[in-house]
Amino acid sequence: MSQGPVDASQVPRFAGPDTYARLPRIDQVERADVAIVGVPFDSGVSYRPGARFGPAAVRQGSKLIRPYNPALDVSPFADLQVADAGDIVCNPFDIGAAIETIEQAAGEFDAGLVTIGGDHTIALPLLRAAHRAHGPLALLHFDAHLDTWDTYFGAEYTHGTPFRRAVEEGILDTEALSHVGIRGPLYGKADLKEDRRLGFGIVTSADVMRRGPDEIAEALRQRIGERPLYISVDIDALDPAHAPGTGTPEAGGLTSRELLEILRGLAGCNLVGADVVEVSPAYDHAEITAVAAAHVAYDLISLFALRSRA
Ligand SMILES: N=C(N)NCCCC(=O)O
Ligand SMILES: [Zn+2]
Ligand SMILES: [Zn+2]
Repeated sequence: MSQGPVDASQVPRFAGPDTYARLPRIDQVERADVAIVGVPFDSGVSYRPGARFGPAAVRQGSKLIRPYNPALDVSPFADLQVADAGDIVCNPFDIGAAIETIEQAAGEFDAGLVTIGGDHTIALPLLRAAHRAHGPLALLHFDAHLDTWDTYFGAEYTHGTPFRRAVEEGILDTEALSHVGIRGPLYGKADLKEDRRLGFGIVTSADVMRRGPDEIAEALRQRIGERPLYISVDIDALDPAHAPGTGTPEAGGLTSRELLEILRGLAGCNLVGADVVEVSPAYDHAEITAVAAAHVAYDLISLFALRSRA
């Protein structure tokens, strides 16, 4: 039997543990099928900082989450043992050292990981760890931005470059790479050409609006197939109205409903790892962004639970 969240009818939600969804800590359970881990790192950002406070904010934004997910007809915390593994402690002054620490720490879990960031730099070491366990990965990347740029100020490891590095390192399956939510001004047309050359397909936020989440999810499923799948969610994929608390906001984004519905449309995929990044609570209001990120994480956990049934 899994140990679930603290019962909200016994302990009020505003009391009790500050873990994600009031779940047990990983040291309170014998084993975990899925671990929620924070990575409070934001030294890779190009604009507003503050995502180092994302993990704490998303945990705070998760207090109201209930055990049954009707949209997917699953009780993820009953079907799986889900636990909060706390934060990966990494060096805020040395990006290279932080990346190594994250890769190593992520590799030590014998569980599906749902990581709460942190800026998007952290996706690279998380992908490396997932690749070591599962081989070449299909990548589904929700973001306003491509994050396949080459360098910023000569720096190769930043929040705008993780997916170019990942392709260069050969850890992604270049037949199954998709960005969803892309929009906004670029440095030049070459950005798109380069991105295509790396193997990515683009679903813009306008495509989602025109075609609808069900059709988009179906197309993504076709592309992903049975491959081991990593899902990386930059919360700025959402419109700033749905996620103001982020570092590089772009107008014209997805609604949180669209994002959640696309995720739900992926039920049955072979999810092996996921992250939700770029929540910067200093720019948030009324926990709008933190609540959205917490719910995205909940649907990601639900996808793990559905897969485990199969
Ligand atoms: N938010 C992420 N991950 N990347 C944004 C990089 C945009 C830029 O500064 O050009
Ligand atoms: Zn972004
Ligand atoms: Zn990003």
